[in-house]
This record gives sequence, structure tokens and C-alpha cells, in this order.
Amino acid sequence: MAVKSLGYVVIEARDLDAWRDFACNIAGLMPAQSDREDVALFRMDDRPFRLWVQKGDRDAFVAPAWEFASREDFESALARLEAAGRPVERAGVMEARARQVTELARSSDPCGHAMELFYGRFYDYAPFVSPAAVSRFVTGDNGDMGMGHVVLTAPNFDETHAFYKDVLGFRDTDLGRFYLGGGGPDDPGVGFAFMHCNARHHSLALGQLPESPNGAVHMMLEVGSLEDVGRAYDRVLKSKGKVPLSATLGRHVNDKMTSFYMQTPGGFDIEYGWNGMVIDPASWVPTTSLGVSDWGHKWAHEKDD
Ligand SMILES: Cc1ccc(O)c(O)c1CC[C@@H]1C(=O)CC[C@]2(C)C(=O)CC[C@@H]12
Ligand SMILES: [Fe+2]
Repeated sequence: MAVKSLGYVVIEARDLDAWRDFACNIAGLMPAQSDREDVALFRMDDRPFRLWVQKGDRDAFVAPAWEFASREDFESALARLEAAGRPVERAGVMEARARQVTELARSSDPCGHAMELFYGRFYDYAPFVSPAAVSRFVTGDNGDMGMGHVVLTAPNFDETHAFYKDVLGFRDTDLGRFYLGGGGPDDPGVGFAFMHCNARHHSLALGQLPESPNGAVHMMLEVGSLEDVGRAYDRVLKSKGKVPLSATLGRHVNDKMTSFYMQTPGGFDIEYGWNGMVIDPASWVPTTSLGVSDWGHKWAHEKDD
């Protein structure tokens, strides 16, 4: 059976203190207890962590971790991955325990992007308290919408898109085509597939773009109020370029998320948003959006117009 939600993400960092500063003081994530000196963990809710940041020799997004609702769903997904010719590596019991899950496995998509798969997440009963006074991070009822979304590039777009649907059970929410080159007769546009695995508008998006050097284009974290977004925006502006703003405040056409984008110490971006669309997966018919934003989201690389 299908993926249930985006459970956590794995990040590699040369400087854990830079990540701690960014995650706690800019994003407002809660530092969590880690029994390893080379791993920093950050919480958003009652899960023991949502970001696993491990010390390494590069700064990059390593892998999303997809959660399954049961051992049966997890096992059938591993069987489908193997049938599809993907490598499947089951983690040992100690490694699963480090991730605070019952069982853990690793695989990759047809682009070679690493992923983790698990079921049976442990809980942390200590209350969530944001060091930057974020009211809350939106993860749904009992976490059923997952921690947010990730956007990956997929040079072999059709194959990778089909993989996530046929093998992991994602469904299309929106098949966007964006004319970033101005939409003239010579502009083929860039294809995007926004996919859901629960009521969150998208937990995964693929863009028909060359491989990104940072492992991902961005991941999105959703907060409880517009106030939370505005106050984080202020913290980024106050950092005076230490935290680069990648796109100004704006609202997306497809999921109506009000958000801005900032660069993490990992090189990839975090989209920090509020009020994203909640869908009914049972009745949703995929849309085709042709625009990125209703307003705002002026990207740092865009020329003034
Ligand atoms: C278009 C869109 C809808 C919902 C989202 O959550 C979302 O992140 C996006 C933008 C996706 C994408 C991006 O993140 C990097 C810069 C991109 C490639 C663009 O310049 C257009 C689409 C953008
Ligand atoms: Fe996004």
C-alpha cells in the first residue's frame, strides 16, 4: 500500500552549529535530545524529530523519509520496489532504533535520489516549545499530513513521475507547466508534478529540471498563523544576508500557500508557509496550473520588471 506521509528528512552538514543556529533561531524548530555528537535533531511536533542533520563533508539534502501506516504497507512497498528493480536495503534494529522507528529501509528513485522508508514511529511526550515562539508547525491531526513537502528535480521526468505513482502510491494533485522563459514561441515551459499521499496538497513535487547540486530544490514547513510567517520573514531580513532570502513573500496559485523561501546552510531552500490547501484525496481531480504565484514570490535571481 501507499506512502502515508513525509515523516522526516535527512540532511548532511559540515557545520552542525550553523544548522542549529538556523533551525532554532530563524525557523523556530525545537532542538531535540540526540545521543550522538555528530547528529543534531529538530522537532516540529510530538515526533522525536522531523529534521535529522548529520555531520559530513558536504552541505546537502540527503533523503526524505516516507512513513507507512503498518508493517503490511511497508512490506508491500519494499516488494514493489524490488519488483521495479530498485535497490532495497533493510536497516538493522539498532539503526531503526536510532531513527526511533520500528523498521527502516533504504532505496532510491529512478533519478538516484536516496529515500528512507519506515513504519512505527516513536513519540516524544515532552511538549513542543519553539525557541523562536512559533505558535505551532502544521502536521495535521496526529501528524497525518506529515511534516511538509519536498521538491526534487527529475531530469528523467516521466519515468520518475510514474515511479512515485505506481510503486509508492502517490497521486497527482496538480500537473503544472511554468513558462519561466517568458512564454514565447520558443519556450517549452518546465513540467512540474505536485503529488499527494494524504490531505496535504502536495508532499512531493518533481520538476523537469537538471539535477540540483544540493540534493533538493526545497522543502516546505507550514506554520500555524500568518503572524508566524511574518515574524520569521523579519528574522531573515534582520540577519542582513546571513540567511539569504530566495523569494519574497507570496501566494501560490495551486495550493494557495502564503510563503517565502530562504536558503538553508545546506544550500537548498526552505519554503516557510501558512494556510496551504487541504484536499479530499478520495474526490480530488488533478488540476493544471500555468502560473507559479497569485502575487509575490519574487525570486532572487529574477530581474526587476
Ligand atoms: C509553483 C509552486 C507551487 C507550490 C509550491 O509549494 C512551490 O514550491 C512552487 C514553486 C516550485 C519551484 C521552486 O521551488 C523553485 C523555483 C521554480 C522552479 C520556479 O522558478 C518556478 C517553479 C518554482
Ligand atoms: Fe513548495
